[in-house]
Amino acid sequence: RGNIYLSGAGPSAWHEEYPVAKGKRQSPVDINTNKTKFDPKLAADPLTIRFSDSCCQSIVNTGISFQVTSNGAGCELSGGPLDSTYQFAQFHAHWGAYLKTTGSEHTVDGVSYPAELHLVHWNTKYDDFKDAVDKPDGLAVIAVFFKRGKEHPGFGKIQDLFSKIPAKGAKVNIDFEFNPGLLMPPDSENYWTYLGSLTTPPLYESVTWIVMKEPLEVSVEQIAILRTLLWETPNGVSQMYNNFRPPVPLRDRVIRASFG
Ligand SMILES: NS(=O)(=O)c1ncc[nH]1
Ligand SMILES: [Zn+2]
Repeated sequence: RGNIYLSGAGPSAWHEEYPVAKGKRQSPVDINTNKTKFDPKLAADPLTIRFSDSCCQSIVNTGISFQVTSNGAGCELSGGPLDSTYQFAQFHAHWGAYLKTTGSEHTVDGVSYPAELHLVHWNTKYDDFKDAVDKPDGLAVIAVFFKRGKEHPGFGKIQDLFSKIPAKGAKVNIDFEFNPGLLMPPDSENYWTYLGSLTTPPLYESVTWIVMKEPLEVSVEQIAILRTLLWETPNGVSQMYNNFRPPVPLRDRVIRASFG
């Protein structure tokens, strides 16, 4: 199967093979801040995000992004909108093209960021990620917007590995300590949350989204380095970019805010 973003009509054609693409709880969505609803319960039971220095084992080129994988040891998420403990599984990102303003998947009042990081967790009431991935309460994903600004040395350590995973399936071990907590914005109290889906096929409607309001600053060069990853296209191997699904209709959902 080719490049899901570039083969055929891309995301707008995914429904042909995955009818759920037109489902009632799809992602990403536009976050219209005039329509979000402050929920004091979210602050009453604060979101607890726990990461450790030893939870990232390797990095792989998945053919549509980089992916830092974890055995989840000591990395768990609970509280806020979650009724269970979720264990960290992996992080990856989505980004746009050179000199474009698009790149993120979620948008805020119709505005895109140049990239969006996803930290994927699975509900430990299930046996493992594979068991959880298609359950309505199976996954919780923290989304962090990237904004152009000062360099982020921590993320730079991950980007230094990109040259070692030039092609789809390439994988290397991470032999240094990397705490994914470095990738959380300074203020991770303020977030939006709603029930949605995976943003890539099979688009399972299994994700409780937790979208951080505050973006993380990375340098303009670091945004460019994302595009040094390579992927297969109908015209051969080339730079990886525009690996994002545009927002889909919110339908009958309300996005809750943890802040007033
Ligand atoms: N982009 S996403 O975080 O919704 C995702 N994770 C796994 C597959 N797709
Ligand atoms: Zn993602």
